[in-house]
Amino acid sequence: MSAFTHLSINQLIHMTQESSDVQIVDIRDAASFQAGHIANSINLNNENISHFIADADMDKPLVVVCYHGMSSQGAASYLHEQGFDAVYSLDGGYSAWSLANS
Ligand SMILES: O=S(=O)([O-])[S-]
Repeated sequence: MSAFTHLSINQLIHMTQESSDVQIVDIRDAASFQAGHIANSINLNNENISHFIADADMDKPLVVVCYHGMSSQGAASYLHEQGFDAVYSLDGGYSAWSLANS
């Protein structure tokens, strides 16, 4: 079984409509995150990742967002290895999300 699942923008929208349990982590740099991000997402970086993992509810779905959907795949695998049960990588990343929502 693959460590993470690819998620489309539409699937993310449905997922967040159906459940308030979805956690969204954005691994882009802080300035990009400040300039715009998906509602309720957390900017995950080297400084806060261990704290995030320690505090997280690993039973809740976790969606990883990057710029274009490439680096989120490695991060999603890593987070799955850390114990998250259901990890998703957002295909197209924030750039696809912002296009779809503009
Ligand atoms: O963030 S990215 O690896 O998709 S360019």
